[in-house]
Amino acid sequence: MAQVALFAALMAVLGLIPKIDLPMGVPITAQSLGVMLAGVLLGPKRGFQAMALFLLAVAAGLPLLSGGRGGIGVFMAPSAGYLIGYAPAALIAGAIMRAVPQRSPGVIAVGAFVAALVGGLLALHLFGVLGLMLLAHLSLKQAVIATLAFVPGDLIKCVLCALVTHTVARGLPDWQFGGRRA
Ligand SMILES: O=C(O)CCCC[C@@H]1SC[C@@H]2NC(=O)N[C@@H]21
Repeated sequence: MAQVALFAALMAVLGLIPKIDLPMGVPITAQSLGVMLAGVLLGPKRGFQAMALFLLAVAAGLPLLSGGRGGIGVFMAPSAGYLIGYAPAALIAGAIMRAVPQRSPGVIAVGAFVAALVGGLLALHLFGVLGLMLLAHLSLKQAVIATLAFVPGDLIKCVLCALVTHTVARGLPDWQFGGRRA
C-alpha cells in the first residue's frame, strides 16, 4: 500500500515539471516516465493500482497533472486516451518485467527498457490514438501521425527508466522487479 501511494505521489512530483503544449491538445509531459517506472518497479498489480489511485485523485479535482490540471474535464480532453491508458500501460510494463530473469543489473535494465517500450510507449500510444480519434475526431492516419511526435521523447524516457532500474538493481539487490513472484 505504501509503495502504491509512493508511486502515485511520484506522478504528482513529475507533474511539477513544466509540460510542453503541442497544437493537437496533448502535451509532452514527464508523467509518462512515472507510468513506466510504476510498472517496472512495482509490477502489474501494484503498478496498475498506483496509476488508478493517481487518476482517481485527478478525477476528484486535485491539480496533479502537469500544468496544475485536474478534475473530470481532463478525461474529456484530446489527451484523455493517454490518461486512461496510464493504468493498463503500467500493468503491461509490469507483466513484461515480471518475466525478466533477475540475473544481473544489466539484464534487469535491458528488460526494463523492453517493458517500458511495450507498456509505457506502444500500449500507451494505442490508448492515446483511440482517444484522439474519439475525442479530437482525428482519422486513424491523423492520430497515428500526431502520436509519432511523442515517440522520440518517450524513447528517451524508456532509456531513463532503464537507467533508474539499473541503479535500483545495484543499490537494492533484493528488489523484486515486476512485483513479487508467487
Ligand atoms: O496530462 C494529460 O492530459 C495527459 C498527457 C498525456 C501525454 C501523452 S503520454 C504519452 C505521450 N508522451 C508525452 O510526453 N505526451 C504524450
